[in-house]
Amino acid sequence: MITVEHLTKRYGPVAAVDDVSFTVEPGHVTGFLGPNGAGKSTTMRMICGLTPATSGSARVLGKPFTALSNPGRRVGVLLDAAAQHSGRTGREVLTLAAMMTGVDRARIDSTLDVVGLTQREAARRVGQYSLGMRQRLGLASALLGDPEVLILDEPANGLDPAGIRWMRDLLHDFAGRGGTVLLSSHLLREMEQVADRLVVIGRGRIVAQGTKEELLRQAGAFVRSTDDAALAEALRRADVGVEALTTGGLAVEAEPLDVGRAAAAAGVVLAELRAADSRGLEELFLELTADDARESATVHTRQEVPA
Ligand SMILES: Nc1ncnc2c1ncn2[C@@H]1O[C@H](COP(=O)(O)OP(=O)(O)OP(=O)(O)O)[C@@H](O)[C@H]1O
Repeated sequence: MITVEHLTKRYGPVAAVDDVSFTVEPGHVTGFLGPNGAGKSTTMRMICGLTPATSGSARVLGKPFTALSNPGRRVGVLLDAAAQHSGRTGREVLTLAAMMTGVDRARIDSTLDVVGLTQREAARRVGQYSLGMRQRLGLASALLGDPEVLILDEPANGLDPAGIRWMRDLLHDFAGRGGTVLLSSHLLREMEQVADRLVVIGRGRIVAQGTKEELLRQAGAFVRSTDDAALAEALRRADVGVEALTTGGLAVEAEPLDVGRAAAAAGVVLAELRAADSRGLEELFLELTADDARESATVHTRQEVPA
């Protein structure tokens, strides 16, 4: 379990993270999403005690990260795979981590196996690793102590499609065994498949959080009837937003039950009535972070330039 309460980080006048609160429950993969510079890494660094908070608190397994005894055995952290010492071999990196956390060195080989690094690759210097191999090594370091919690900043960066699928299975399996996972990623499709809960941040503030189903569910209904024009008229009279779709049927800004009632009152026979299709994560992300995305700022500037 991770609990973040009113966490704030100021750099001079800039609030990189502004009064952020959320929880990450065991048994789930929680995705942490936001545009560039939204405050994901700063939040994760504060959770891990690497960046001091201006105010607010973060607890991991009930305590501030730095108050955990031997945190490497309880929390697996991967914040920057590129930051590993390039002069050491992969095996040396893991051996040092095992020594520092008191993990049996016998776990090194099994962990290398889990992350798909061969013995030969583990004998090479990290400086010669691809980004994907560094991510695998970073995950191996995180998993070495057999932790209960994983905190991973962009772990899928640089992985090939097979690597991404492998990581997805690994995280599902970890959460399925009761583990807690907080994961940030820009790869929305990947996030949609791996995370079952989402926390969305924009300009340092939480803009949405909840289960993936809750957040992706669209309000409203789709309806088709024997007389769509009469049904649309009845719904508009009841002040309900209606849009006639070119493909047939109506998109209605009301719950299916209310649409059914309006149809019954108007004496219209329904052919189809269902909740609106859920939207994709990309659509939700762009909608929630529209004000915060750099792209919207660019469009503004362009509009101001005289033709
Ligand atoms: N050490 C620092 N000094 C000053 N400003 C900082 C510092 N670290 C981060 N920031 C600022 O804080 C804001 C949030 O940065 P952060 O790296 O947490 O965002 P992010 O969501 O992880 O972005 P990205 O997806 O691009 O990695 C940004 O505006 C960034 O410029």
